Amino acid sequence: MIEFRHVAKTYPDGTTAVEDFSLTVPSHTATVLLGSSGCGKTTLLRMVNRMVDPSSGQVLIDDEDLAGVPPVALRRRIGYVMQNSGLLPHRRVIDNIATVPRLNGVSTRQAHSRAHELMELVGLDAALGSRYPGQLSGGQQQRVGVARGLAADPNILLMDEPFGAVDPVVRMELQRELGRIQTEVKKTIMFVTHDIDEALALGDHIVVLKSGGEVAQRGTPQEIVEAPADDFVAQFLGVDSGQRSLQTRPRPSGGYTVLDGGGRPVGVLDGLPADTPRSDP
Ligand SMILES: Nc1ncnc2c1ncn2[C@@H]1O[C@H](COP(=O)(O)OP(=O)(O)OP(=O)(O)O)[C@@H](O)[C@H]1O
Repeated sequence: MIEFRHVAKTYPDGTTAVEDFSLTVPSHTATVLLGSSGCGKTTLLRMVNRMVDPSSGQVLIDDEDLAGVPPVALRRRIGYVMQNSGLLPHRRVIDNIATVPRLNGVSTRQAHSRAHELMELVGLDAALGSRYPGQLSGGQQQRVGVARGLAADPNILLMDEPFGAVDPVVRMELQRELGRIQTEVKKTIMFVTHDIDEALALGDHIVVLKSGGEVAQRGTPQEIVEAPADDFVAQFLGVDSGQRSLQTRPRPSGGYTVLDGGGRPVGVLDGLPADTPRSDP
């Protein structure tokens, strides 16, 4: 369990990134911090591995105040996946994945064998292990980043817009893959994104942030879509603009086609509750 207790952060240049933030992240679940650029998401995430220390307040892991935990030791037991994968360009893929286990004293042979297991888990062909990061596609590099984050078998995985730099199709593929991995490994994940669809797809819990790390709403994806707390959240969801509205049309072969706000088909339904409004042609 990760706990933020009234944390604040003012950077040395006087910028206040977070004013007063409290949150409990339950173990073995994925919590998404969702908000627009500059609202303090990265600052909060980096407090967990002490890349940023709060100016006031506390961050605890399983009731231990991180202020007393040496940062280097902490980082070796917490996985961290960054937006641009953060791979070391001059090291082969296999060695990138094996970096932290090697630093933790695991033998090269064992670290490589673990790296191969992880490559399989994230859907990478074993043959790519001997390439350098620059010889991979963006999506493949992100997969390597995820494998590297998992390599030391950390209980906690921090993910900062890990799929931000890839195209939407690969992004969805990576989201699906991460969802699949999470059902298998059940880490405590903190995931930062400004993409509402990504948050809905991956979060067991979502925390919607306004600037200064102010919490606009927290809840399950269903709670947030069903009852946005205020106009800010509703706007973020695209509820008002119709982006998230769905319509149904009867299908000649029975049942209904579901269309999104732009009229594109997104699925089919066998039947509808009796009182559902329809948009029959
Ligand atoms: N090292 C720093 N020194 C000064 N100000 C900083 C520093 N890092 C971040 N900030 C400022 O703190 C605020 C929050 O930044 P942060 O990176 O946490 O936001 P974010 O929500 O992750 O944004 P993005 O999605 O753009 O990465 C911003 O105003 C940013 O400019």
